[in-house]
Amino acid sequence: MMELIQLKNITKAYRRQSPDAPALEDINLTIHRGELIAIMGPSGSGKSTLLNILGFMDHPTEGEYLFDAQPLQRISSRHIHRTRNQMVGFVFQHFALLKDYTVQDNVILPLTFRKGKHKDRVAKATHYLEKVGLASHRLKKANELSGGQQQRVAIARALVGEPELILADEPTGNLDRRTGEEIMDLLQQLHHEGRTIIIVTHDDEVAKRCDRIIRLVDGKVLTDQNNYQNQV
Ligand SMILES: Nc1ncnc2c1ncn2[C@@H]1O[C@H](COP(=O)(O)OP(=O)(O)OP(=O)(O)O)[C@@H](O)[C@H]1O
Repeated sequence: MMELIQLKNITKAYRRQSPDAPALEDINLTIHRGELIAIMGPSGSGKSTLLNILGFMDHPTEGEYLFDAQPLQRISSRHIHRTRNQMVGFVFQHFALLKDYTVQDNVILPLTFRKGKHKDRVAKATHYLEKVGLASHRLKKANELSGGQQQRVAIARALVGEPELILADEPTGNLDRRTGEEIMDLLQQLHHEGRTIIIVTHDDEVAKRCDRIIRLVDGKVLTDQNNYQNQV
C-alpha cells in the first residue's frame, strides 16, 4: 500500500505544559492510502492533538511530518490554508454547519476559495449530496435537518474538495446509536471506494468497523493493531 503520511518522532508540548509530560511524545506512524483508522484512548491522551497535527491545524514541537512524501515544513504558512483546504476534509462531532445557510451552500463552502464557475460548484455539491442521500434536501436550511442528516451534509462538505484525507473527530458522538451506525455505514462505503479516513472515537462499536486501531495513552502510542475481524 502506498504511504500517504509519515510521522517521525513527533512531539507536541503546548505552552505552559511541562516538557516532561507533553500532549504527544515521540509518535511514529505511517498511514497508507485507503486506510480506515480509529484513534482511541482516554480523555487527555492526545487524540485531538494528533488529529490537529494530521490536519495541519497545529504544528508539532519536534519531529517530522511527511504528507505525500513532502515535508510539511516546506509549505510556507501563506500556503497552508490552501494546502489544508485541498488535502484534508474535516468532520466534527457537532457538525459545524452554518445553520442559516442552505444544505447546498454549506457543501459548496470549501470550493469558494478555488477557481471555477458557480454552476460547476453546484454540480459538484449535488453529486456529493447524492452520495450521502440528501440531494432532495439541498435547498433546505441546515438547521431544518435531523442530527444524522446534518452529519451527512458535513460529510458531503468534507468530500466536495476531493481531499486525500478525511479526518473525523467523534463523528457519531452526538448521534443516537442507530444514526451513528448509518454514519459509519457511509464512512465504510467511502473507505471501500478507496478514501483514507481517520476517526477519533471513544466508541468501541465505531472502532470495530475500522481496519486499524491506534490506542494512545499519555501522548504515546500504546498499541497499533490491525483489526483482522473486520477484514473479510
Ligand atoms: N491548547 C492547549 N493548551 C495546553 N494544553 C493543552 C491544550 N490542548 C490540549 N492540552 C493538553 O494536552 C493533553 C492532550 O489533550 P487532547 O485534547 O489532545 O486529548 P484527547 O485525547 O483528545 O482528550 P479528549 O478525549 O478529552 O478530547 C491534555 O493533557 C490536555 O490538557
